[in-house]
Amino acid sequence: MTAQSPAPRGEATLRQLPQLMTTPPILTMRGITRRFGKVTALEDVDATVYPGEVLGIVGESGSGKSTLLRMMNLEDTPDTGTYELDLPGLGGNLFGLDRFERRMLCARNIGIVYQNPHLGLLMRHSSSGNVAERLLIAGERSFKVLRDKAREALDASEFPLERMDARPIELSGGMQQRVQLAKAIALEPALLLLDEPTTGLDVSVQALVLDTLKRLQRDRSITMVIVSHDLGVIHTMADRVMVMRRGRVVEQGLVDQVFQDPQHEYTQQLVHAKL
Ligand SMILES: Nc1ncnc2c1ncn2[C@@H]1O[C@H](COP(=O)(O)OP(=O)(O)OP(=O)(O)O)[C@@H](O)[C@H]1O
Repeated sequence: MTAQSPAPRGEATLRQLPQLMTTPPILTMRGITRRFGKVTALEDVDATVYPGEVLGIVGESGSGKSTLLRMMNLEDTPDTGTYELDLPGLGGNLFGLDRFERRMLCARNIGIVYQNPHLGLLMRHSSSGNVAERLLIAGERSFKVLRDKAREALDASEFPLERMDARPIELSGGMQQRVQLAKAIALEPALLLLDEPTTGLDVSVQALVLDTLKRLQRDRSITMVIVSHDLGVIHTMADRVMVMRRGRVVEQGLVDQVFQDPQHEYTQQLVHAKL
C-alpha cells in the first residue's frame, strides 16, 4: 500500500512516511499483544518514535491507548512483543528488565503525566516535595539541590512558584497537571509520556496547559508521546499520529496528512465527527 493508492474501506492503512526521519528511532516497539482475560487490549502493535518528535495516539475509549502508554512507561508487560529505547547504556528488550531496573530506568529517562493526578502525585505532600521525590529516586541527596531543581522544573512548567509548598489536593486541576509536568521533566527525560493530560480541564485551562507543553517541546526538543481521544489536542500538539481501534493501529502518518485526507473508514468517522 502506498500513499498514492487509497486503501479499500475497512482495511488498515499504514502509510509510508516521508523520508524526513533520518535519525534512528529513540523508541521501537514490535508486535505488542496484551490480553486481559477475554479482552484483547492490544493486538500486534508496532510503534516507532523519533528523537524530538511528538507522536499522537488517538482512538475511541477502550481502543488500547493507555495500555500502550503504560507499556512505554514499563508499568505493564505484554504477552508478546519487544521494546527498545536507543539510549546510552541500554540494549535489548526492556521488558526483560527486573522491577528495580525498570524503576531506575524510568526515573532517569521517562516522564509521565496522567489524566488523573492521583496516579502521578502524592496529594498530601507539598508540590515541591512531589517534584523532589522524583529527584530523590534518581539519587540526588542535597536538600539545596533538590529544592533548586524542583523550583526550576515548576517554573518551566509555568506553575506559580508562590504556591510551591501547597499540597496538590489544595490546587486546581490545571495546577495539579503542572506539578505532574514539573515532576515528569525534572530530570530532563529522553521521553515524555502524556496520557490525556488536559481531559477534564476547563477549555481555557486546557489551552494554557497545551501552550506550556508546546513551549517546552519547542525550547527543549523533548520527544513526546501524547494520548488523547480529542483530535483537536492531537492536531495542536503532534507531528505524527497513530489511530487505534480495538487494540490495533488502523492508520498512521503525518498529522496534517491523516486529518486532511483520512484513508481508513474509522479515521474518516473520527474526523467528520469533529468537523
Ligand atoms: N488492568 C486491566 N484489567 C482488565 N482489563 C483491562 C485492564 N486495563 C485495560 N483493560 C481493558 O483493555 C482495553 C483497552 O483499555 P485502555 O485503557 O488501554 O483503552 P483506552 O483507549 O486508553 O481507553 P480510554 O480512552 O477510555 O482510557 C479495554 O477494554 C479495557 O477495559
